[in-house]
Amino acid sequence: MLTVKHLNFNYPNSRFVLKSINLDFTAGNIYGLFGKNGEGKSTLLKIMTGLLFPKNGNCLLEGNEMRKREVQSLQHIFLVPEDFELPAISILSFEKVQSCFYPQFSKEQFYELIKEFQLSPTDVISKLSFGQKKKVLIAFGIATNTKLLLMDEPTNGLDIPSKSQFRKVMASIANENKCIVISTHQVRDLHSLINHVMILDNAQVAFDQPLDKVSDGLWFGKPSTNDSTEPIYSESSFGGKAILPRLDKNETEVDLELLFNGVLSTPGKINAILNQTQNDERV
Ligand SMILES: Nc1ncnc2c1ncn2[C@@H]1O[C@H](COP(=O)(O)OP(=O)(O)OP(=O)(O)O)[C@@H](O)[C@H]1O
Repeated sequence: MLTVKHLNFNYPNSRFVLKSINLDFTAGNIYGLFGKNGEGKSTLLKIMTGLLFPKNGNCLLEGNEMRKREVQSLQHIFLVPEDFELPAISILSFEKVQSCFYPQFSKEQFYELIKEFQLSPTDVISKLSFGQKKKVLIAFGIATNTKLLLMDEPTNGLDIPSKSQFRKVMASIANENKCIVISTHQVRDLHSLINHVMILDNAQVAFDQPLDKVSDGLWFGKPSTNDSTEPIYSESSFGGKAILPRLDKNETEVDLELLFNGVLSTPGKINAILNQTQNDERV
């Protein structure tokens, strides 16, 4: 659906934030885009939405260059940004002004979500808290029913019940025609929601794998004392959790935080093991 090809980007007079980025986002998936602070996640989402232009390379939505900002592309993509300014108008007026840009917008879905988020259509947006404003944008983004929905740190500012409500709502809108990309450094918030992990590190793609491949090839947990398998990565400070090659062990749930730390501390090693597992499966 959306392809990022050989993309390089730098802000004026500064280092490259993104170097040689190649990524493919396809319908039916929920991608988790992870990276440390300042690794370029927001920048990449803005380039994908046509808000920033790459130095070199392309970002294509169904073959159309996002940098051209053509209506036929923009109507299929919605970004819930990390930082935003919203006008001092009611939720109702906001919906009326903005919804016409999105042909698949569902008023019914929007107001259902507004109710679920304990907001009222007559609430004036500028008088809402940051978390409540974020909920308005999340509800609006979902109701646009665009093919591609991008969310930048959507759970920032949400309280604990709202974070689980967010996960529930996102799981309910996922379908085979839609592609969702959620960027965050709070990996725990996406637990049991995403099915594909992308990690940016040192301005490059350090990891890009579907979760089922990760759970096929890797084992997560606290190894038993008689397990002789050498851990790929371990964290002694957190009760000895480790990542091991799965081999003939039972499948475990992917520990996203451990995977993230493992990828950053052993660049290449985890990818090499997953690629080896995939090659073995093909033979
Ligand atoms: N408008 C700008 N002008 C110059 N540099 C910028 C600008 N916006 C971001 N940067 C720099 O680009 C780099 C990437 O920033 P970006 O916001 O994309 O990172 P991020 O991964 O989203 O970070 P975080 O997780 O903290 O939100 C950072 O080093 C940041 O300082």
